[in-house]
Amino acid sequence: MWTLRAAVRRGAWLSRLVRGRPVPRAAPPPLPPPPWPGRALAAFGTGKAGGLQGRGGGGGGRGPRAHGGTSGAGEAEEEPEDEEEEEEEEELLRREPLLPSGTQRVCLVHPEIKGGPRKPTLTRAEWQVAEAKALVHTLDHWSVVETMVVPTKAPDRKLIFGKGTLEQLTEKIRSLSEVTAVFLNVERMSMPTKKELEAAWRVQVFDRFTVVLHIFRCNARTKEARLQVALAELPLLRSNMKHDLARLDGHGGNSRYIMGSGESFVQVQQRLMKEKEMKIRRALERLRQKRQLLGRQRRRREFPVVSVVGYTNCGKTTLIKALTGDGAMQPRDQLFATLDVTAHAGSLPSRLAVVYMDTIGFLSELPHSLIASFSATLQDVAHSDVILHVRDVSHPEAELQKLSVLAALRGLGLPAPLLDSVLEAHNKVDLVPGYRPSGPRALAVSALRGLGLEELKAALEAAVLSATGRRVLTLRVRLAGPQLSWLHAEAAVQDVQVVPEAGVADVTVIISDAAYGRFRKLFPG
Ligand SMILES: Nc1nc2c(ncn2[C@@H]2O[C@H](COP(=O)(O)OP(=O)(O)OP(=O)(O)O)[C@@H](O)[C@H]2O)c(=O)[nH]1
Ligand SMILES: [Mg+2]
Repeated sequence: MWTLRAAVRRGAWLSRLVRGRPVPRAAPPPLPPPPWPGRALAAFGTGKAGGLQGRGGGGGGRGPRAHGGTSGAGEAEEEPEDEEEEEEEEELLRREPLLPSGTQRVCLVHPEIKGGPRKPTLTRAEWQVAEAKALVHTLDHWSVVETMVVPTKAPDRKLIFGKGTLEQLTEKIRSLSEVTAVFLNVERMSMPTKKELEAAWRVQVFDRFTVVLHIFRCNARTKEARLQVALAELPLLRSNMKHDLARLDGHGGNSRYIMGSGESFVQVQQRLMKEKEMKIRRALERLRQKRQLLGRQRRRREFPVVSVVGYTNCGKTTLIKALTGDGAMQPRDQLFATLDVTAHAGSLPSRLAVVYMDTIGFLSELPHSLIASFSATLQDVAHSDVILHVRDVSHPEAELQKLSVLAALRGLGLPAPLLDSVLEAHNKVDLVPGYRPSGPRALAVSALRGLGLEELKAALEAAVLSATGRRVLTLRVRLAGPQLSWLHAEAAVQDVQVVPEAGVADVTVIISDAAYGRFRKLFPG
């Protein structure tokens, strides 16, 4: 999972649906409040207290622990839809559980590739194992009771391990009576492989794809995220179907024609699958159009947007919470806690209002279909003014994580100026005493302890101003003239200091270059 191969893959994070959240007012404004926050409410919809996350109920019965997060207080309902569409979407989302319910004591089997082109070059088995364990622990009532790192020279063969190694492994697993399931840390396992290993080991066997998919299912809140997960599941359904049909074929069942339909059983199954895929894609398209509409409204209101991206569990949600004072946000120590894009309003040092977009975390070596089904929504990042890349600098694989995230960003085809202006927040420095960030666009912070936040806000403000062609200026105007009201109409007035004896005021504004040009033309001197 931590391979270079993974690092050059397309993005593994993804979705977003922006909903309305009221703007937390950072501090009571001493003078006329900047115009943006008020308008932000309209831009994001209802403005209901605490609102803006997606709706709950993503994944069925059981799932990642410490549920709550975005499903908590102040959910904003999605816009009412055509009832028929609504029913169709709900139907598409009705699915069998992916993993068994109840307590599971897992044996983690990690195939360590010895030599060959697939040997990971940049990482060590222990970190791959640590990440796999974190995935298992994300599931409610699941624990890892045994871990085995097992060498293999040819992981692509059907049973992954050589004959002798497999026999030893089978013996060991069978002797572990408390084990109820095996998590085989491979990206994807074919159905025949799964069945054969389950028969040998006498417990259920899961691969990374199924576990990650299950976590995604459980954490997806908005309908868009849930549909994206449903789309990502189709390859799994297809391979299950193929397996079932092959078995049926053994009994002469699948090539028979269904009476009156002119189609064989196989053809009916394949057609239904195709129809399902088309329906999901259509439903996603409808939702995306709505999202684009919100995006356009936001841009029309000139509302600066900072997309907060980074490897999963690096502290994105915690940092946004610290920057905005948004008490409703619930960071969690688990992978993929955030699966829906949410927008959170905050203000920068010059009282410049800004929207932070919380995004899904990146994880290397996510199965391709999972990535593909989410990547379209990542395009939202392309429409932000500034990207803030949060990094967990206390993580031993911090550099590799950075490579993965940058590769994902590049894969999105973002505009070059946006990529060049990425700011890095080196987070969790409370765990790394004496940490000094290297690089000109990096700042050390601890989102949890509130360290370095003012410096980060100042850097964000400079980045937002330069990205949006704005600047902060203090202009002296005559109180008797029309300049002050002109500035109120055309720029964001941040502060007015009246000098009564001179009949003037020093007005601090955030103003676009174009508006400043007009101001100078209208009021020369
Ligand atoms: N020590 C320390 N822990 C932190 C810091 N920031 C975040 N954390 C912890 O890191 C864990 C993950 O935080 P989140 O904010 O949920 O991370 P995320 O990047 O949003 O994670 P995903 O949504 O799963 O991708 C939580 O347990 C946080 O309390 C920090 O500055 N210092
Ligand atoms: Mg998060």
